[in-house]
Amino acid sequence: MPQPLIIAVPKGRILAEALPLLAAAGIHPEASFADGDSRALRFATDVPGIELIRVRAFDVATFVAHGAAQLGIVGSDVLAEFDYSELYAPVDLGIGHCRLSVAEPVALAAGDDPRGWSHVHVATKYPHVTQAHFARRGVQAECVKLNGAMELAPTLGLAPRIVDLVSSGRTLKENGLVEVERIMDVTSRLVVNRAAMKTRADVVPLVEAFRRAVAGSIAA
Ligand SMILES: Nc1ncnc2c1ncn2[C@@H]1O[C@H](COP(=O)(O)OP(=O)(O)OP(=O)(O)O)[C@@H](O)[C@H]1O
Ligand SMILES: O=P(O)(O)OC[C@H]1O[C@H](OP(=O)(O)OP(=O)(O)O)[C@H](O)[C@@H]1O
Repeated sequence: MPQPLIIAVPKGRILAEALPLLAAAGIHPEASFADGDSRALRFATDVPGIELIRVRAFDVATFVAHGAAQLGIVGSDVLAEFDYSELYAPVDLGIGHCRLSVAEPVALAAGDDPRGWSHVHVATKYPHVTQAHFARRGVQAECVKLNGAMELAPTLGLAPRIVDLVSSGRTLKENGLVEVERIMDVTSRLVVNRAAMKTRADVVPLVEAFRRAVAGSIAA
């Protein structure tokens, strides 16, 4: 029996948007995959030889980069933060739209000019992207790494600014923050392990199936 082809899919908010794309690509996971109560992590599909794993969004890149999964669905924010050379991202899936931005308290923003910064102190889940972004214009960024609830950092004195994902802007607003600079626009991508693409005959046809699924969902 050949090894199954494994697709890593993030749990959390991307999962709901990824399921219709998987279906359009001809892959229907067993029912427990979309069941939030299930504790299983690895799931069969109706395609013999294709299995799904459900992992944290940041871990999708790691599973695929190390060849533990051959394909994955992951935000371009995560890809930018890791910058794994083993990952190839051939398809923009057009889901998980948001942006990575710098934000700060409303009162600070009132008299602030980002062009005048020479040093910034930020709380973020994205220290590498943040440092690279500021380094490009000669600003030194000192980062406090958090894994969530970045919006609490300014009021609690952890760091005066944050770099986090923004979509509707509601989380910033409800925590007294405003967006002052956009770092990058984010969508989810199909990622492929480069070695698997060369050594397995079943990878490229699946990439093409996703490409068609995205084209179909745009046309619909
Ligand atoms: N507000 C948002 N709107 C749209 N897409 C988002 C938003 N927030 C995050 N994303 C996308 O979804 C991905 C996963 O985010 P999510 O917030 O579900 O992760 P999480 O549940 O915080 O992750 P984990 O708990 O695994 O650390 C992000 O990497 C990003 O690409
Ligand atoms: O602009 P909005 O529409 O309010 O979305 C932004 C929020 O979404 C993400 O968090 P998420 O809700 O996924 O929770 P998390 O803190 O677990 O990452 C992100 O980290 C922001 O907090």
